[in-house]
Amino acid sequence: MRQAHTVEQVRAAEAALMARLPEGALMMRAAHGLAQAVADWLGSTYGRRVLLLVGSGDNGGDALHAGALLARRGAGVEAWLLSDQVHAGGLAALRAAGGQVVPAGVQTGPRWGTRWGARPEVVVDGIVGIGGRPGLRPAAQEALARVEGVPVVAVDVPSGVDVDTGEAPQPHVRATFTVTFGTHKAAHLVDPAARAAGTVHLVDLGLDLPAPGVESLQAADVSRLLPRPSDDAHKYTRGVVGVRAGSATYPGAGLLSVAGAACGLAGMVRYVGDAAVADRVRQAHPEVVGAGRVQAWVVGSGTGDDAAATLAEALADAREHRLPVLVDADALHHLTGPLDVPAVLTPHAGELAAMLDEDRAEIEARPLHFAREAARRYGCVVLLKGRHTLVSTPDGRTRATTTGTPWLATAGAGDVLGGVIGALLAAGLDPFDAASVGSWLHGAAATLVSRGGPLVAGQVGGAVADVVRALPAP
Ligand SMILES: NC(=O)C1=CN([C@@H]2O[C@H](COP(=O)(O)OP(=O)(O)OC[C@H]3O[C@@H](n4cnc5c(N)ncnc54)[C@H](OP(=O)(O)O)[C@@H]3O)[C@@H](O)[C@H]2O)[C@@H](O)CC1
Ligand SMILES: Nc1ncnc2c1ncn2[C@@H]1O[C@H](COP(=O)(O)OP(=O)(O)O)[C@@H](O)[C@H]1O
Ligand SMILES: [K+]
Repeated sequence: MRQAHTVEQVRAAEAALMARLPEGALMMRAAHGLAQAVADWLGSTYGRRVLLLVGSGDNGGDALHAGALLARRGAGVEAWLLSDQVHAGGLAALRAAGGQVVPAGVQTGPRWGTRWGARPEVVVDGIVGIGGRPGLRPAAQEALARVEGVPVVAVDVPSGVDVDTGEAPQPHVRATFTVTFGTHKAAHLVDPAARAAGTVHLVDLGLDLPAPGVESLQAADVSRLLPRPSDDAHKYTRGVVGVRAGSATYPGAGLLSVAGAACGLAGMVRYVGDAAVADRVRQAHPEVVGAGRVQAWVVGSGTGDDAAATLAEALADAREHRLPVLVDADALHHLTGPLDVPAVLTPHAGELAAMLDEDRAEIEARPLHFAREAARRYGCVVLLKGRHTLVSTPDGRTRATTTGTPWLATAGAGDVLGGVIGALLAAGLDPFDAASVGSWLHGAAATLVSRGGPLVAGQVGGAVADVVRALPAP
C-alpha cells in the first residue's frame, strides 16, 4: 500500500524520531536520497550542470545538502537563493564542496545560463516543501521563468501545490519527478497536484506513522484483497451480479456494463432490462442469464428515461435482501439523499457537479474535497472517475487509483468499470474494497490492452483476467 500522510502527521512523526537522533540526521538522510535520485536520473555526475532553487526553509536545506553531495561527485552545482535567510548548514556544506551561489547581478536575461554559459541540465526545486503555502512568490516565479524548459526535480513536493488536498492553484512547479521523504503526501496521489509531481520516489526516513488519510493500492494489495474461488466453490458461492443497464435508446451501455460484470470475478451474471438489449447481451455473452436472485446490483448506465424506475427497482430488491448496489450514470441524478443500503456511486466530474450543484471545473480543481463531501452527503462509497480516480468513504478514508492510461478516456469505459466493481461486490468485497480494487484492475487492464496505443471500452473487461493472472501471489 502506498500511504499518504498529512503535514501534521509527518511533523509529529519527524519530531518523535528527531528526538532520538543526532541533530541534522534526518535532513542528511533526505539529502542523500535526493542526491542519489538526481545522479541516477542524470546517469552521471562529473561535469553535469545542476541548479538549485533555494527557499527559506528546510526544503531549501535539503536541496543545498544534496547539491553539496553532487558537487563532491564532480557536478557543477549552483544555488539560486530566493531568500536572504537560507539554511546556513546547507549553504556552508555546498560552499565547502565547491558549489557556488549565483551572484545577484547575473540573475537576469530571458534564458539564464550557468557560470559555464550553458543552461543547467536539471533544476532542483527546493523552494518550499511541507511548510509552504500554496502558490509561488514573485522571486520564485521569476527564477523558474529563466530556466523554463529545463527538467525540474521537486524536493518533497512540487512547490506551490497544496500538500494535504492535492489542489494546485496557479502558479506552481511542474516537476519531471519528485523525491519525497518519510511517506507520501496527498499531493503525490491526488490530482491536479499529482500531475505536477511527475514520478515520485520515496526516501525512507524510518518514521513511525499513524493510519493514512489517503492511500493507493499496489499489485500486492490487490492480490491480497481479490476474492478467489475456494476448492469447493460453485457459481452461487462465488456470487451473482445483476445488471440493470442499457435501454432501447442506449443498448451499448447495457452490453458494456455486462462486459465488465462478465470479467470472470463473479460466479454468474444476470441481465434485467429491455428485451432487445437482453437478446444482444446473450449473443455477446452466452453465459449471461435473466432475472433471479443476485448478491449485488449494477444499475444506471444508459437507462435514459427509465433511470428512476430502474433505480427504484434495484434499491427495493437491495433493501429486501440487504444487497449492495452500484449506481452509475443516469441513475445518479435520481438519488435524493443518503442511501439505506451499502452502495458505491461512480460519477465522473460532470455527474458529480450535477449531484452537488457545483461547477465541473470546481470538482476537477478539488476532487478530493468533493469526493469526500459526496460520500458524506450520500452516506456511501463514492468513486470519482478521472486520471487518478478517487474512492472515498463517508468518514473520509480515500484511495487513489494510479493504474491506467489516458487512452482509457473513451466512451463506455465507465460502463465497464461499473460492471467490474459489481462483480467484486457480488463476490463479497465491501464497497470500499470493491470500488478501489475494481478501479485498479480496470486501469491495469486498460494499460494491458492499450500497449501504448488506442483502445475501445469493450476490450477492457476481457483483459481483467490477464491482469489477475499477472498479480503476485497473495
Ligand atoms: N522536519 C524534518 O525532520 C525534515 C524535513 N525535511 C524537509 O523540510 C521541509 C519542511 O521544511 P520547513 O518546515 O522549514 O518548511 P519549507 O517548506 O522548507 O519552507 C517554508 C518556508 O518557506 C516560506 N514560504 C511559505 N510559503 C511560500 C511560498 N508559497 N513561496 C515561497 N516561500 C514560501 C516561509 O518562510 P517565510 O519566507 O515566510 O519566512 C516558510 O517558513 C520538508 O518539506 C522537507 O523537504 C527533510 O529534511 C526531512 C527531515
Ligand atoms: N486522463 C485519463 N487517464 C486515465 N484514465 C482516465 C482519464 N480520463 C478518464 N479516465 C477513465 O476512463 C473512464 C471513463 O469513464 P466515463 O467518464 O464514465 O465514460 P463513459 O461514461 O463514456 O463510460 C473512467 O474509468 C476514468 O477513470
Ligand atoms: K519543493
